[in-house]
Amino acid sequence: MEKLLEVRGLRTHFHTDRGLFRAVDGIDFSVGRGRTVGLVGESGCGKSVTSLSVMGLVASPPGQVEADAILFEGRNILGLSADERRRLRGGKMSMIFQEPMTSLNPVHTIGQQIVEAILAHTQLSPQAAKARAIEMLELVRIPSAKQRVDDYPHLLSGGMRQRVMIAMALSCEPALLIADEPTTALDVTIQAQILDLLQDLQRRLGMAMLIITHDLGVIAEIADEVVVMYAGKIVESAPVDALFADPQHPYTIGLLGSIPRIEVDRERLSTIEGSVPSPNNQPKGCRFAPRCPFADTRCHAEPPPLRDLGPEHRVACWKAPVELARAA
Ligand SMILES: Nc1ncnc2c1ncn2[C@@H]1O[C@H](COP(=O)(O)OP(=O)(O)OP(=O)(O)O)[C@@H](O)[C@H]1O
Repeated sequence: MEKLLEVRGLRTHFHTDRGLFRAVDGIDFSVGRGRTVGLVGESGCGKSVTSLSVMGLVASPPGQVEADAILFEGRNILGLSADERRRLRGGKMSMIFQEPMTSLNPVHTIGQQIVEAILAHTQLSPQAAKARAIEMLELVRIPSAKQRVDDYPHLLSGGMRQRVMIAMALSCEPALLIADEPTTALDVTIQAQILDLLQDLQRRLGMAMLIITHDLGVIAEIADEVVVMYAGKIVESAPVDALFADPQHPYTIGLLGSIPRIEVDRERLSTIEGSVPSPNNQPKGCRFAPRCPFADTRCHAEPPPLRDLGPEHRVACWKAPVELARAA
């Protein structure tokens, strides 16, 4: 499968008053053309910092992004100038965030904002860009798009605003859409509609998606592959079916065990005892060891490498797979 995005050895650190925060500490993953990869983990594990690093949106200082390479369509984008990086963002590589109101400008109509995004990345005339903005609003199924295009953001519901953000992100036909918790701020019915829409658009436009979420329900519904992060590291990655049927890392097993069966408490992954270590004070061995029911002396002393367990199934755990099964 052709790799659209390949991240090698990504390390993103923040220099703070409280010391060096290693938010992302050496991760490798890739997204195939037209595929959906879900990046999952608890709050603070480095998911957003990973996506911002790929997009070139980490503020420096205090942030510092280093990597062996970040290849997009085979080209190392770390070497691009700020201008080239800006052209890539919102062009071939686009991003949507959790809270659309923070990304939409309240004093401009939604049409003006989509047109601006189109004009920044294409040669279209303002008139043609407006026509395209209306087409995009229709594509994301906003009713009466011709009228709504002149609305201000506050006139729209949260779900409609997220559709506008998606329209804007897709207006330049990106090859990769990064969606950071795209449905978290929405209520459950609207979440399902937005996920359906993203899936439908992905199929029709053939784009790849990197979906960042703490919600394994979202992953199960939309992802082809899953990357599980813990405390700045990848602990497991696998095709979605393999991960759900045969999770290997104790952290993943814990996450799956904590999927709430009723919808009222979907928000938190709360059944794993303890909390994520601080990024300026990581354990010496496996970072999950202090919370792991299977950890032994070696786990506390030596960090486990990410290794292949099966076809496209990688895990960073000294105990996986046989000993884990016996210990359980
Ligand atoms: N500008 C910054 N300065 C210092 N530390 C930061 C900065 N941005 C992020 N971090 C730290 O990096 C770590 C990873 O944060 P990140 O936002 O990527 O987590 P996350 O997994 O996306 O969590 P959430 O789901 O809560 O967004 C956190 O400990 C956070 O405090």
